[in-house]
Amino acid sequence: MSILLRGGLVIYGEGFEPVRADVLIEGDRIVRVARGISAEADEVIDASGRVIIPGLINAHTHSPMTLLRGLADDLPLMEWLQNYIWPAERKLGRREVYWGALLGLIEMAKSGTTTFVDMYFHMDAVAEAVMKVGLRAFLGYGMVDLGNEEKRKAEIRETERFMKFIEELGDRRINFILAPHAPYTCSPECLRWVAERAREGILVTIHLAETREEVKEIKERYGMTPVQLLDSLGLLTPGTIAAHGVWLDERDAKILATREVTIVHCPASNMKLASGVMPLKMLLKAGVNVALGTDGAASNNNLDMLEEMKLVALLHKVHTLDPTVADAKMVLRMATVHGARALGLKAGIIKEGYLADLAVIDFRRPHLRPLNDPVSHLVYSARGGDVEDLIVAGKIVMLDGEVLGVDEEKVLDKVENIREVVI
Ligand SMILES: CSC[C@H]1O[C@@H](n2cnc3c(O)ncnc32)[C@H](O)[C@@H]1O
Ligand SMILES: [Zn+2]
Repeated sequence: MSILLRGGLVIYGEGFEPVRADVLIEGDRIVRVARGISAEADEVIDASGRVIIPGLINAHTHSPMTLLRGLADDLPLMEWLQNYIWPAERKLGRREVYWGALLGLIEMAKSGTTTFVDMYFHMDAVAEAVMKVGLRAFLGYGMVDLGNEEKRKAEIRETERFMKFIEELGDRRINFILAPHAPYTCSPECLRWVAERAREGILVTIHLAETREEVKEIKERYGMTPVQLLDSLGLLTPGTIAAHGVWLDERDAKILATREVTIVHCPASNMKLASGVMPLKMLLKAGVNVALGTDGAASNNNLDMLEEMKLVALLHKVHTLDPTVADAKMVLRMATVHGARALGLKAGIIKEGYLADLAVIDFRRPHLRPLNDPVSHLVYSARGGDVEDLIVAGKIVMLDGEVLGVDEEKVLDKVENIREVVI
């Protein structure tokens, strides 16, 4: 299968330079980026007036939580989780998770996301939704044992079962990731078990140092910060992708940089739950790989990575009173290259030999003209609805704004029905 994107403005290479060029895709790779490519291709997409960008990588979300969007706003994290979210999640079965994930996947595709990291339950149903839509996914069963040995054994069994399920799917776009929920919901024994699996080269995702209360609780329980705790258990490796990292000190940052851990910044969720402001400047200075994520739709309340990019750029300028922090190129790097690095993917930039994961954005819109600086427009002016086409692993997932693998109307009806009957 080959695709030729003709006549677009390509945000090219590591430097994100805007270059007028065609892009030729063969199999799952970009094979040529040049003007006037004359090759025959199975599909030709007219990209004139459009900007072709590397697909965005949402490095932390819970896709089925679209079902809980708007249900429990304006609360702090623990009250939100314990009193509203967890009770609502107890009502969700496999069928609900499937439709909620499909809704989340459509939303992500429509806002330019090609890859996402997901932690939830009934993950077979999420995998089924991913197969239908065709995004690249890293799926983890969210382990919670609350110090209970029986529960821990059950969580380990489910994790092992799900890992085998993903292996047997044999779809290179769908990957397994270990997903202990957080240091305050998983026992050291559970985290140690995860650390042992991680030593075999399996990726791990976890919530980490999200609130001041979490750090206080972990210090009281273990006499260490959450980062020090995970490090003492052997859980900090280059394959560790930790969401939030809001409450970190310089010593934590040094540990994270030394262990080559990725921190996933989720600014909307952190602002909405009033968790705090991640020390972005300090982490980047320490050399930590910082990627970007939306978190779930119940704490965001959408899965739009374009909006998330703008939030990062604005939040850190006003917080530090320094407008040079989080410039447009750095923010785009966080949403692409840094996510790809975390996941071990040759992706996140448009260049020959890289994975053909890209989005085509319609820039013939009032809020995206004149075309003074396409990267600036992408971060500060673009919105989800501007994305027209999406290609993942050399396959067209969305064309002219229509996600091809699903009946969108049916998904909208189904989630409405779930809301009325279940939630
Ligand atoms: C056990 S599956 C994943 C679990 O995580 C919950 N969750 C969603 N957002 C957050 C967050 O910001 N911090 C901690 N936990 C979160 C979700 O509701 C699921 O229960
Ligand atoms: Zn989360």
